[in-house]
Amino acid sequence: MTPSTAPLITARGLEKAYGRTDALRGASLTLGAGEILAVTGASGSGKSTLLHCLAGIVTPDSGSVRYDGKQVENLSEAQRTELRRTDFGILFQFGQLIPELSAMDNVALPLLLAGVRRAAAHQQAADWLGKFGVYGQARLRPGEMSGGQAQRVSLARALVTGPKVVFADEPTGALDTLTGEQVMTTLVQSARESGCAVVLITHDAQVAAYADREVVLRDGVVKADEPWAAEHFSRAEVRGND
Ligand SMILES: Nc1ncnc2c1ncn2[C@@H]1O[C@H](COP(=O)(O)OP(=O)(O)OP(=O)(O)O)[C@@H](O)[C@H]1O
Repeated sequence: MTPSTAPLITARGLEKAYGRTDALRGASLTLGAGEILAVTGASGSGKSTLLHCLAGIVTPDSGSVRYDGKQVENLSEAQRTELRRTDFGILFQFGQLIPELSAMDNVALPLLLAGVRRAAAHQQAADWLGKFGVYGQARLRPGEMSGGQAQRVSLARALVTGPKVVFADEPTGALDTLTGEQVMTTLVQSARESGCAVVLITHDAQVAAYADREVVLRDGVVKADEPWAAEHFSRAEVRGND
């Protein structure tokens, strides 16, 4: 079921406070290479903060994140930026496409920054826009698209460089059920083909069901960590104890 071997990411005892709000209170988890992990939990339970710590965007107050032999919190800002550029694909909750650029240019940009020639970058960007069903919007700027289209363009941008890990905050949040299923199928298929791991935040049990494993956060702590096939541990029970 899970194609993972040694952990690609190991997070231990992550704590993060914003002022008086404890967003994370000792969260720990592992992610295997090529593993698809769903992170679920109530609003405000710390999911986005956890994802941002794993991706090296936010530095935890304490605890550690180890990625591929590197201690992420010990890297310089420049090294972390480089890591995000080379190894990670990130889909933020609100897309964060560059408003002045077309969909095509937004998706091609990470490739151009990596030194890929313009024609090849645009060809790959076109392929990814096609996979996510938004090639027709290639010339549009984010403000000229629907939220769901912008979300799919953001996913294409997250995947275009062939990352080792994709971090996706609510990848189907702005999509109707059918489009959400199509997007999840494409995301999972692409990840399987390339051996890319995915950390996916979702409120939607149907979306979480695409994952190999689900972790449930509650009040900044991982409350349950279960493989999807674990029949002895019902998801309803986990949630029912709230
Ligand atoms: N930049 C910030 N400044 C202040 N407080 C923050 C910040 N980011 C998160 N928080 C707070 O930390 C807690 C955890 O937030 P986080 O966004 O990680 O939760 P979440 O589970 O992703 O929520 P949601 O499902 O609503 O997106 C919340 O109480 C939130 O208000």
